[in-house]
Amino acid sequence: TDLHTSIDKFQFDNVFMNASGVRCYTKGELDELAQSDAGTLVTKSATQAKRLGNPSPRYARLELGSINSMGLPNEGLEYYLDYALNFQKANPDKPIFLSVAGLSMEENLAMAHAIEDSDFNGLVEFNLSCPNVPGKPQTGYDFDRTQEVLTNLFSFFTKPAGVKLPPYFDLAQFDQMAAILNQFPLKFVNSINSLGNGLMIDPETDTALIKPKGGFGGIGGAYAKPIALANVRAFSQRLDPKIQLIGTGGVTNGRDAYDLILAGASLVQVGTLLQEEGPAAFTRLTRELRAVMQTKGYSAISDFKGQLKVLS
Ligand SMILES: O=C(O)c1[nH]c(=O)[nH]c(=O)c1Cl
Repeated sequence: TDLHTSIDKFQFDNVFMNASGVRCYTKGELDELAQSDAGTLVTKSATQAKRLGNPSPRYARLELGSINSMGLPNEGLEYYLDYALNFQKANPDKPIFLSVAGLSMEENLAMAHAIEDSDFNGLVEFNLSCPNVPGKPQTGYDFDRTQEVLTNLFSFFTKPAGVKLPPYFDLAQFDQMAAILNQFPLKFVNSINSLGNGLMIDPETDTALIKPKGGFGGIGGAYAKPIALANVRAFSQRLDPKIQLIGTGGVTNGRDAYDLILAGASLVQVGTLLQEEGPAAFTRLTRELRAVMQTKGYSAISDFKGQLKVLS
C-alpha cells in the first residue's frame, strides 16, 4: 500500500503531517518533524514580530483530547521563513507549509508581501481561525472580512496558498463560505482548526483548567472528529475540484485518518495526538492506515479519497 498523495504540483510520500501549532515552534522541533515518518510539516502560525503568547497554564490534556489558549506565541515570520528557505535547499523533494496568522489586514498583507518577494517554493497556509487572541475575533467567522482579506491577498500573491478554517456548524455557512473560497486561486482548504472557546474544569479545585480568557480555549482531539469529518465532507462537496482539502481534527489512529480521506482529504494533519505521543505517532498512524487500506483492498490513497458512501 502506498500513502503517496499530492496537492497541486506538490507530491508527498505520506499523507500525514503535523497541525500548525503542535511541536513546530522551534527549529529543533521542526527538524524532529522532518526526521519523522510524516510526509511533510507546517510551521507554527507566524505574526510579523515574535510573540510570547498567553500566560500559562495555557494547554491541558483532556480525557478525550485537549484544550489550548496559547495566544499565538511564535518566533516571528522571519524565523520561519529562514527555516523554510534553508529546509527547501536541503530537502528539494519535500515541500513544506509556512503558516501565517496576522492580527490585522495590514499585518497579513505585509507578511504575504515578504513571502511573495522571497524564494520560498512551498505552500503558504493563511490561518483565518486562531480563537485565542483576546479581543481578536476569528476572521473565518466573518464572511465579509474573509472576502476582503482574500481579495486583497490575491491581488498580488502568486505563490501556492490555502486557508486554515474554523469549524462551521450550519449548512448555510458551508454554502456561504464555499461561495467565497471558490472565487480565489486557492490550492487547498485546511479544515478544521480547534473547536473555539471551549471550557474544562479541574474536579479537585472547581477551577478552569487553563488560565487565559477565564479558561476558554480551543478544543482538539477525539472531541473534534465528527465536526472535522463533516467540515471536510461539506467543503469537498462544495469547492471547485481545483481546491483540495486538508483534513485536521480528531486523528488518534489509522481509521480516523482513513475516514478523513473518505470525506475528501488529500492530506491529514495531526494535532493533539502528536502533542501527546510525539513524532513517533506518525510511524504508528502510517502502519495503522496501511492496515485499514489492506483490509479494504486498496493500494493507493486515490482508490478511496472522497468515496464516502451515504444511505440512499
Ligand atoms: O492559541 C494559539 O496559538 C492557537 N491555537 C489554536 O488552537 N489554533 C490556532 O490557530 C492558534 Cl494560532
